[in-house]
Amino acid sequence: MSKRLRFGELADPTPNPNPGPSNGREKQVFDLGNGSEVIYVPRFISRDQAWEWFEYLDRQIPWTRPLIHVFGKSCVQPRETCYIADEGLASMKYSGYQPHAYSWDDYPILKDILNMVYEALPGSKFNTVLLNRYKSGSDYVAWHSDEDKLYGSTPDIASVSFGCEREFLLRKKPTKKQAARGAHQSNGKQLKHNPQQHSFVLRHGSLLLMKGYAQRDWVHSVPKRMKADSVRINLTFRNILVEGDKC
Ligand SMILES: O=C(O)CCC(=O)C(=O)O
Ligand SMILES: [Fe+2]
Repeated sequence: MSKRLRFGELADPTPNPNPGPSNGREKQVFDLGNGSEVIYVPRFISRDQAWEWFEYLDRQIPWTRPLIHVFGKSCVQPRETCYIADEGLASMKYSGYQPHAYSWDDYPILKDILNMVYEALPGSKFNTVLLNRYKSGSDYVAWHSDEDKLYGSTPDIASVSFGCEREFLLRKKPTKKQAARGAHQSNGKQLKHNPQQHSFVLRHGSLLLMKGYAQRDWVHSVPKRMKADSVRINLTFRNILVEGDKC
């Protein structure tokens, strides 16, 4: 079942007191305009199943907190990470860091989660998953987009969340004109024009899909939240294009 929403009608952060049978896997579709879309499935995985998978991922994944390079500086990544990929794909790199690619065979539960994603999103294809572990509210991911030739021009990125609820923000990238205006301000500061911004509270066991031009035209982040006092794990399934996909 799917429901089309305009922005402003935010994804329901509070449980429905009378969830009917059709409420279980309801898809909320948000049109961001100009060919970008977000689909949110708040109750994608049942609560108990999601806690079971959370425990497994928290304990079994070889989490690391790598050194990354941002704006000419090295820093410790403000969250833990791990990367799983099909064999033989082009290497993935971000912020000067090329993660080791572990095998799906070592973590069979990730294949179960991927199969659930395939059921919810018929026709989708993913051959990698980037895992993030936010130990507390001081862990975060800064504004970025996952725009990379590796994924093509309109990639689907499917994000599954476990554990502590955190806010996920989406903000429209400035147009060239807005960026130029910002750059020419006399005090050198970025102009605070009011960009379009949307917020989702990503529930335990939820699925969020970014589609179309969402990486080209939008940035996203999971900001620090000092009140978030427990671990959150997020999986982003992505597809690295291979020869046959490119034509
Ligand atoms: O943790 C999240 O919800 C998002 C993670 C993310 O944007 C990324 O890994 O690129
Ligand atoms: Fe991202």
